[in-house]
Amino acid sequence: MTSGTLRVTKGHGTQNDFVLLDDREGALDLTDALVRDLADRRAGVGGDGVIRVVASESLPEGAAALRDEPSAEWFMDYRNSDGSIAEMCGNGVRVFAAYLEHLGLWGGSGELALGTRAGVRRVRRVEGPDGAAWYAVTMGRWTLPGGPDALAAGYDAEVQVSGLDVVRPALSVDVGNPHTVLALRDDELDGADLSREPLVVPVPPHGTNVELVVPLGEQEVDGRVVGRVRMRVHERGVGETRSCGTGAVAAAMAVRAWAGAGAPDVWLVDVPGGTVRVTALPDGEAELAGPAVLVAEAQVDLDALGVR
Ligand SMILES: N[C@@H](CCC[C@H](N)C(=O)O)C(=O)O
Repeated sequence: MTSGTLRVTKGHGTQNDFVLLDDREGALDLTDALVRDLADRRAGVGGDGVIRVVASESLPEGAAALRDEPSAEWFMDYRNSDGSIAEMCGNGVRVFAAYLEHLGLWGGSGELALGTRAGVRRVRRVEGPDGAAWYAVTMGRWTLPGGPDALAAGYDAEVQVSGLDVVRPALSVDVGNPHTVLALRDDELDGADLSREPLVVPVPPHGTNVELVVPLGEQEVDGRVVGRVRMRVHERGVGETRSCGTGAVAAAMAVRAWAGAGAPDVWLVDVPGGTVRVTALPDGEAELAGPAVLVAEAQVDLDALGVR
């Protein structure tokens, strides 16, 4: 166990919360155990994940990002609260950008390119509803691992969720990390028990995040037709969280695929922690927009962390 103190910042995006670490030189030994202890909501700081700012040049994955985009100076090293590594975190990218601004590592104007294990992501500040400061992130290409057959059938997996009587068909969506999306009625969404991990068949080789969605139809917002969905999520490596950015992209793109030709490109996704906006871009990529908030800074006593 590392000893001494560690400076941390706490932030969240629609209440998907993270412990943020400034390790720009890559000096910290961020073990799975340290991640679990920091993320512990009782004996630690508490969070759905831990995010480390590290210079791209100091990690092998960061070197790959730099080859794709030489300006991707900073790498988002994302860990789930159980210590596992995930390829991407959509809410985390926005919070990471806000943290870089806070650290004086990004001026906040123009476009910020940053490295992730799912590839380079680009962030810019945008205006959210009622003038709120939001961040928009290009999330790369989303794909249906089940291919055209899954698109035609509308599903390629089955999911059993505690609290729901029957096994449901579901669609796998890759957003750099794995997702499985199933549609429910409103009352079913409230009745689902996500304190237990949903059972997915076929068993995904690297696990999956599971999104339960209720399509809410279309509405006009600022003269534009947008789709709306309600979503709850069980995150791989975490459990139920109050929001998931990559999950919101997966949910919106699944509902859009189910709706067929003519479905809106812009979707509002209501999660327990707020609302994010997902836009299908013409090149097969998606954009995620939403808030990012830093709420606290603290000095952690590493000798006291994890003490039972
Ligand atoms: N909450 C994140 C996703 C974090 C990673 C996920 N749990 C996984 O293991 O893939 C988001 O906002 O996208």
